[in-house]
Amino acid sequence: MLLAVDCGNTNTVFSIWNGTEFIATWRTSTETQRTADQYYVWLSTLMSLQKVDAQITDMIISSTVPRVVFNLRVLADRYFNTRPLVVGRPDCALPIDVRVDAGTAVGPDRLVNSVAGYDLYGGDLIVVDFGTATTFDVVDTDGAYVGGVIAPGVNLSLQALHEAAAALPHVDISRPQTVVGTNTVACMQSGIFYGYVGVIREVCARIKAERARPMKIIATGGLAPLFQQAEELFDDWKDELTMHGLTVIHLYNKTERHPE
Ligand SMILES: Nc1ncnc2c1ncn2[C@@H]1O[C@H](COP(=O)(O)OP(=O)(O)OP(=O)(O)O)[C@@H](O)[C@H]1O
Ligand SMILES: CC(C)(CO)[C@@H](O)C(=O)NCCC(=O)O
Ligand SMILES: [K+]
Repeated sequence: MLLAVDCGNTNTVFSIWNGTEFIATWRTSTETQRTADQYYVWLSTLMSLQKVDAQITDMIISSTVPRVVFNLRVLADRYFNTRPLVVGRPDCALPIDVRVDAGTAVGPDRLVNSVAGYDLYGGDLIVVDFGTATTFDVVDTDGAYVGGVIAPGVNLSLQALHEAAAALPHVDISRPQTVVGTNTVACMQSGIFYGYVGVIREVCARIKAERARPMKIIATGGLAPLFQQAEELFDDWKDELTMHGLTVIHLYNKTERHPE
């Protein structure tokens, strides 16, 4: 079975794919200090607690944090006796082209999202991912990643307000009843929630205008449902988009022959 690891700047998600479906998914905070042995203790404990009987034979990693890859490689080697595929490395082929400025290291999560989006929805897509950053990935008609937009993440923006202003508390995102807040928390939630609705609308409208063609907007990440339920901003949203992309890339590398 495949162990797929999606390592973001805030959280790292491990999922086990049996070839047809994900049989388990676990989340931990991303920490550069965590060793292979620590990962394994955590993983094997969860597997036995939830009676997940999986023989891990393959591993694929997408990491936006370069420093954690070393220890994940050791995990693969020491405990699963396999050499992991690492998205973005030359020996991990992608089923899509990447058309960006020379020397640009596109975040692997964005490439994986583009692969997943193209696999599920076809070309001419905007994939919006609400993670540490809010990213917009533009997928061309033929599935190529052709660039996008990086905005601060929703939780990051709330955190920045709290850290920079002595009188502003830590608050969680939610949709306020009214746009005009009558207390501090409601004012902050309104600024972030409706501010992001505006960001999403404006960025997607400008991408569509710039590319002069109809495009589907697909959202993923923890906060996608909150925005979708409130404002119908997306054509669809998918919880496990990044994980799906990892399985597609794994299968592609397993089954295709690629010229060097
Ligand atoms: N209604 C909500 N309010 C606040 N946080 C939420 C809500 N719904 C989901 N979340 C949070 O969203 C997060 C899931 O987001 P996701 O995995 O897409 O990105 P992340 O882990 O925050 O960022 P990254 O992938 O960059 O590390 C979880 O931390 C979850 O607690
Ligand atoms: C933008 C983030 C932080 C989103 O996770 C990640 O994709 C990243 O570190 N990207 C590198 C720069 C780029 O994608 O162009
Ligand atoms: K993510």
